[in-house]
Amino acid sequence: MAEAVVAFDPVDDRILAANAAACRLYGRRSEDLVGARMSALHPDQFPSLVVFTEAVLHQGRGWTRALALEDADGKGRQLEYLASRLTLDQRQVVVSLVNDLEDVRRREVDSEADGFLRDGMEGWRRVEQVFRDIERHNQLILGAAGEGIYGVNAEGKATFVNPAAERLLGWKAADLVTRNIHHVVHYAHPDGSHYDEKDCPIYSAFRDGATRRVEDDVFWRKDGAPIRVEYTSTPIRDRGSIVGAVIVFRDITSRKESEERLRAALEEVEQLRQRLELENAYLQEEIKTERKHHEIIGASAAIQRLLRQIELVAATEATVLITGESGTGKELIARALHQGSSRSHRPMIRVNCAAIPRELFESEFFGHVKGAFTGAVRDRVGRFELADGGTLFLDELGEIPLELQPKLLRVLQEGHFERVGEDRTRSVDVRVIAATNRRLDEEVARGTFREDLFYRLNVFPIESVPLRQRRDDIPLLAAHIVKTCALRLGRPAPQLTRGGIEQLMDYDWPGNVRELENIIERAVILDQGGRLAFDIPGRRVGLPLPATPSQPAEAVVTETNRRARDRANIIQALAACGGRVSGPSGAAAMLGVRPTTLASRIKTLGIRP
Ligand SMILES: Nc1ncnc2c1ncn2[C@@H]1O[C@H](COP(=O)(O)OP(=O)(O)OP(=O)(O)O)[C@@H](O)[C@H]1O
Repeated sequence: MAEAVVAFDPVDDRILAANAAACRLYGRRSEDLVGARMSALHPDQFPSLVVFTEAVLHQGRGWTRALALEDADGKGRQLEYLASRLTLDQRQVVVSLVNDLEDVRRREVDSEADGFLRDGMEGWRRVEQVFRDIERHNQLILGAAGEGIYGVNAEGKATFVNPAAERLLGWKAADLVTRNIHHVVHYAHPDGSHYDEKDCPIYSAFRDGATRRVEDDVFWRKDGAPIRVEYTSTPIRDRGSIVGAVIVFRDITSRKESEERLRAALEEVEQLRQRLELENAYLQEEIKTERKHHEIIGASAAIQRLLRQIELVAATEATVLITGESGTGKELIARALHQGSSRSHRPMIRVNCAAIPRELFESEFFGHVKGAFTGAVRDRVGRFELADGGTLFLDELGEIPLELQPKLLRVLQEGHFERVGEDRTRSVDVRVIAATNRRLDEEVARGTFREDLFYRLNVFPIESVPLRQRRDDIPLLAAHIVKTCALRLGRPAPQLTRGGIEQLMDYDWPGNVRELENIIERAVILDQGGRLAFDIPGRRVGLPLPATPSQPAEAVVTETNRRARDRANIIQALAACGGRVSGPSGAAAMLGVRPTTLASRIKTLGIRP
């Protein structure tokens, strides 16, 4: 046995046997022990030995800690005896285990520590389980989060990547973890330029410990496609020092797209509002100028040719250049062209180039932005933009300054322009009709008008013939003017006499139809219910002329004159009868001829009833 065991005869007080461990414990050799007296081992403790021995003999077993050994250095060593009674050869023998109490106590301490350790391990295992549960729980939360989440350590290396981040970035977490994530997903700015790590707010977060929130940035997916993101980078602290950051990001591509669509829509609404405002102001202005009529009156060959030309070109997108003296009806032609085009549902915007101060031309044509020049207190839409989808009528085209002509040419050719003070190029869809009373071909030759612009505008030239070259239109025009003027004044239309008409036909009309209008209007206003009296320059007629052409100058009538008068007379009658030939209220009855006669004359003279 490893333990010390001793057997002794209690009656003889003799040691019968002692094992090696007992010899070591007592510090004696076996031959010195066996046969020696038991009490000699504990010389001063005989009573205790007797009490112990008696107890064992009596009860068959017993123990004591009352016995001690004297060491060589004089220190006592407490022993513990655990004994049983045996009967050998009809003798009673005590066999006892002998323990050094010091060893026993050491074992107890060890065993206690062992117990503590065992209990501690148990507790630790429980704590570990709790942590494992928390960790699992956190993983579930990270997994369930809709936002992309990843962590980086203080070196900028990814430590974890949640499934949403994997999905958004197209990378597997395993491919990202331990890599410098800036180099993988955040290496370039939205415009593709290099994004240096040292400028990255995510990395700044764990350098200075401040949380960073970025509302619009780009992360790059594994397939190279950008995703627009907003993100927050929050530093992670461990016992006071920053050990990394956690980044929570969200894909905002569709949100930004709808925001941009909304912004564009609002911008468009604002532009439309401005345009409507201007259009409204413009139309109000138009109403104020009391546009009297838009109908082209006349039956002369020149007017018929003009109407055919209008019919031919109106529906096309061709630029038209109308030339002719002032007051011949150039604007009227432009309106007829616009009305006959597919753009007639939009307004025709007129720009009178003669009325624009030189320095304001560009702004008038193309608009400006607030602050572009002194006095530009708000954004302004130019006439080109205002006419978008419609027609732009450039009246008095010859007045456009030479330096603006290239810009005008560009918008005519490409439909592009910029507002004054703005870089953004805008596009318009405008049909241009221009008018001038100047000889542009001569100006081109003189170098005061650009040749390229002239040819670009002169795609389809229309000439507005002066009134003096189509005198036979005068009766029709006069009748029309009298009627509309009286209507405007709220009076019955005064009578136009033959003499009055002849008087009008005799004059040269340098101011053309506008002058005719003015003279007739004045006459209508001054009319006292009698015959109209025209105040024609150079003739100064104060009184109505007799109804018959009896002036000496007109005693001789040439064939051409007669035909012209005939024609004018028929036209006047037709005008007065609303184009009706036969019937009691027809022109034939008025002229006192048979309808068939009138019809044939109309045909011969080429009149369109
Ligand atoms: N054939 C016509 N029929 C009816 N009215 C006409 C005709 N021609 C011209 N007018 C009228 O004469 C006036 C002057 O015409 P308009 O303003 O079109 O001339 P314009 O050639 O454009 O003149 P300017 O060169 O001075 O601008 C207008 O009131 C117009 O309605």
